[in-house]
Amino acid sequence: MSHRLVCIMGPSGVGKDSVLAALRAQWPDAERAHWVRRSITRPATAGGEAHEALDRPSFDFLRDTGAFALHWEAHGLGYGIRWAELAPLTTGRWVFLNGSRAHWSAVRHRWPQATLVHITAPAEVLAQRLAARGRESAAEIAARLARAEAWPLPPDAVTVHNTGLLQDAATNLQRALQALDAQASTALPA
Ligand SMILES: Nc1ncnc2c1ncn2[C@@H]1O[C@H](COP(=O)(O)OP(=O)(O)O)[C@@H](O)[C@H]1O
Ligand SMILES: O=P(O)(O)OC[C@H]1O[C@H](OP(=O)(O)OP(=O)(O)O)[C@H](O)[C@@H]1O
Repeated sequence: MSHRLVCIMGPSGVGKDSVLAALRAQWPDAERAHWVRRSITRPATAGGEAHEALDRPSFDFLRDTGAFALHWEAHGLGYGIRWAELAPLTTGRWVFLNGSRAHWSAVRHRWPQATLVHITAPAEVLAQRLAARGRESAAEIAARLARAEAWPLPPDAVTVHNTGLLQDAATNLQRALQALDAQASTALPA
């Protein structure tokens, strides 16, 4: 059932957190889904997701002592996913996380059936959204936009366009995941 590990990826500003929040609001069976809380070396006051805010020494200690199931570095920040955040997979629940494209191969290596959701939007939309979000400085936004390009998209990725209404993107994603789930159920041995 590791297809129920769903990693939402895509360039900065494309709406990963927003689509996750919209999907969460409409997900039909709340008890069967877990929404990962990330551990990040970003102040809690920065805005955006409700992450576990860590200072750098604490993050490094947790990483070095094996507290994270997944961890990566990007934008000058450390990101970690504690093991407990993935535990619901063992009881067949869906687990949703906001992941890193650069780190995807490591996820696939460990969870070969994990589902990659790629959120897309045109470059000019990303720039507008990042400016409007206002969490990063102009220089940080420029660095994020530079990182937006040139990712070799795995062929089995689920692509969701987030150019119109957020709810439409969430609904399209929900349908795609339900189709994957139905496919996986029929593939299971009797
Ligand atoms: N479909 C959408 N329509 C309008 N604004 C959106 C849409 N999706 C996201 N946004 C806005 O774009 C900004 C970036 O979204 P966010 O979810 O933080 O992106 P990401 O997590 O991919 O960096 C936020 O201010 C959010 O409100
Ligand atoms: O390897 P990449 O796909 O470029 O991703 C790098 C990081 O950027 C995003 O983080 P974050 O949510 O902090 O940034 P964002 O909101 O600007 O996307 C994403 O969730 C990764 O943690």
